[in-house]
Amino acid sequence: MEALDYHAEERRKAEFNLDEMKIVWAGSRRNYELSDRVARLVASDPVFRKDNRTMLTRKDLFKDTLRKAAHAWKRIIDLRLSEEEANMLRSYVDQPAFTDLHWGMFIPAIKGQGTSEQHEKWLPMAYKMQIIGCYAQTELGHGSNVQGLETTATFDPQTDEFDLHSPTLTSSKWWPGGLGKVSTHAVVYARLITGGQDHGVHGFIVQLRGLDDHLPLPGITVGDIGMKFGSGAYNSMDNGLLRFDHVRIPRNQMLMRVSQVTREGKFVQSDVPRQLVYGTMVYVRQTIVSDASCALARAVCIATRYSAVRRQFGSQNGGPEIQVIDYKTQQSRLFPLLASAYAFRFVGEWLKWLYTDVTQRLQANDFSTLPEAHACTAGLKSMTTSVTADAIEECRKLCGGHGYLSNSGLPELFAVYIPTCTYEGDNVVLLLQVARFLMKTVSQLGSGKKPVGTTAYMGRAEHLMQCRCEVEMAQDWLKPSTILEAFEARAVRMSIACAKSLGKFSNPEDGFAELSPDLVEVAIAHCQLIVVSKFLEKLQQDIPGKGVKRQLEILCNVYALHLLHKHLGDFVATGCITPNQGALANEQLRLLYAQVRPNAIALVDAFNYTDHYLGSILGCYDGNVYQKLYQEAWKDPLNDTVVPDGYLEYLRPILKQHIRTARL
Ligand SMILES: CCCCCCCC/C=C\CCCCCC(=O)SCCNC(=O)CCNC(=O)[C@H](O)C(C)(C)COP(=O)(O)OP(=O)(O)OC[C@H]1O[C@@H](n2cnc3c(N)ncnc32)[C@H](O)[C@@H]1OP(=O)(O)O
Ligand SMILES: Cc1cc2nc3c(=O)[nH]c(=O)nc-3n(C[C@H](O)[C@H](O)[C@H](O)COP(=O)(O)OP(=O)(O)OC[C@H]3O[C@@H](n4cnc5c(N)ncnc54)[C@H](O)[C@@H]3O)c2cc1C
Repeated sequence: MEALDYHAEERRKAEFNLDEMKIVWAGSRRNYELSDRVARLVASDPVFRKDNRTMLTRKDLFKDTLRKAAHAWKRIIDLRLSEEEANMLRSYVDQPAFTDLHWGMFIPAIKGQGTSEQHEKWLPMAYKMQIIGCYAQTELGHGSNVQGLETTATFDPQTDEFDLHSPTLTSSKWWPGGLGKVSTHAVVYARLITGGQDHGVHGFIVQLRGLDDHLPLPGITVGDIGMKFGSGAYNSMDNGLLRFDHVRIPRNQMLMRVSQVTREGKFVQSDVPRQLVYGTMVYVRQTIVSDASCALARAVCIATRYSAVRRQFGSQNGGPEIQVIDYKTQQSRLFPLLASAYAFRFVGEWLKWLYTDVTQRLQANDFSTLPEAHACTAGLKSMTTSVTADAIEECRKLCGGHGYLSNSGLPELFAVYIPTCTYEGDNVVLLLQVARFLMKTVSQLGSGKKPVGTTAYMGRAEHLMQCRCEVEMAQDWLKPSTILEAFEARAVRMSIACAKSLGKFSNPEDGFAELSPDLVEVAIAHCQLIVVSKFLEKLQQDIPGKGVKRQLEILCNVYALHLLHKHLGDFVATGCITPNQGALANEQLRLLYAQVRPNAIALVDAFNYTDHYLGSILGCYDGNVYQKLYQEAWKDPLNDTVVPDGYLEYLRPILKQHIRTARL
């Protein structure tokens, strides 16, 4: 018997080859096959069930997380999965866990900041999970300002050890994931002090708990910081607190790639830039951009499928009502998010390439592209996570009342996702880093130093400051060079205007602080330009499959023109376009939405998400939403009994009070 599919008609409407689009989304046929296999493996395993987790108490949820992590590890070993497959498996399990920090930060920190001897000693144990580690940087008093951390690591030449100490309450480590209850080790960031001199913040490998009894080692106070936002969600993670009372570690546990301390206690700064101490953050910010496209795609998939099932108003002669996806307002809210998911996917791919490139250069002692890698990872992390967090909430609203049900999957996705706007660098703080980079680039324009990479367009500032947009008809906005020039002109004009305003301040730092809201806008304009330009570059590639490239062109135009519409004030105020050209862009956008419409369901099918991973009744593949909602309601614990617990104590006395009152 053929399976029921409420979306069958929608799927028939698609004007492109879905299988080829799946490959474009996955990045390659190989990636597609790997991720498809691993996603199904997870979805079919009852241990990885997650439909009940919002009902669990914190303790039960945490134990369930430990159970899943242990089971995942067993599957990884038994099936001899590669590192890439293992990472995929953990991400499809879709439950924040200490393993994210062990594999995602502890190991990368040792790899990036440790010497080859330190790699040899620590990495084999970490890879086998004989030790489990976390990344302990943030403190109660300081997170963004890393240079303000207070924990000290004082070298004692007598014993050849560091003495780790938390001198104040605010120096307590606070937030590290996996620290609270699991990690046996941590990379701890502390101020290095030798001979009474403070050399700033460095990383140290510190054992926290006994490997036999899991008890904190002497001098260490460690625990969980408490419940976080939402039910289920990030509460599966044991974000922790940590204090040191003169804990001793051997000298060779300082991560010594960037700087060294000799046996005599001499501090040696190598020719590697000190910013490499921040290298793990650059790595993780890069992964967060790719993850943003996954989270956004997930929310959009749910909202799109549900919008095709849901009908409201407009029935004629007893016929069906209108599918809400056919309302132009629904399309103008949903389709830019669909386009953004694809845009973030491609910029994430490019950022991964950039990161790999900078890593190879660093190994060859070429540090020239580090500032750009920092600016791109910081800016794109900030922009993509802010958009995605807002988009998940918008998708909830696009699903009307049912979007607010836990089993729509959207509340939990929102609760898990929103801290990405804060962790790995607060989004505003990171945009200000991008702004600094841009202001520096502008200040060097007259010096003969040619801007390269993502700021190469600034080298054409003279042209971009005075060029005029040539759009006369709506369809002129479909020309890639027209779109690109409008975004470049807007970014360069905003940057130069800010640089000029900064020049009016006698103290540049005062100017930077005063103008910081404008500088944030400049950074956003630059990041949006990067995303648009990388989408356009993607379209230069040979993309096989009937209609696939055409769909991507439509999505790219939707992405760019919706941004132009949203930030029309910037484009018009900087004289990049006229108000009339802005209106033509909006007209073209409406035409593009009509072209997306028949392909919408297939475009979200291309994400290839299993129902298990989506975790949403509204987004399930077959679209059988109402029956599933109805069945699911009866599974709620409140429906275990017809009359609720508490009726006799609390309800009945109220309900019966009129009888007593009447008798009085
Ligand atoms: C399993 C698969 C993998 C999946 C991976 C998943 C991982 C797990 C996922 C989720 C779990 C949650 C993880 C969350 C973990 C955390 O949150 S860890 C803590 C993160 N903390 C932060 O991000 C702190 C943010 N603050 C900073 O980064 C810095 O302090 C600052 C950049 C804001 C300022 O630093 P400061 O030293 O004061 O710098 P400045 O004076 O502003 O700049 C000096 C120069 O250094 C340059 N620079 C700054 N940062 C970097 C960098 N990272 N790389 C390269 N260069 C950098 C800066 O541009 C300045 O340059 P100039 O002197 O040339 O202007
Ligand atoms: C779920 C979660 C997991 C985490 N995991 C880890 C982990 O594993 N390891 C770890 O070490 N840390 C971790 N953190 C900590 C995290 O990295 C920090 O919270 C983050 O870097 C933000 O720093 P903060 O909390 O000090 O924010 P603050 O800097 O105090 O920010 C507060 C406000 O001040 C503003 N602000 C701050 N500085 C400036 C400025 N210079 N200019 C303008 N505005 C400014 C910010 O924009 C924000 O609005 C985690 C945090 C969370 C929420």
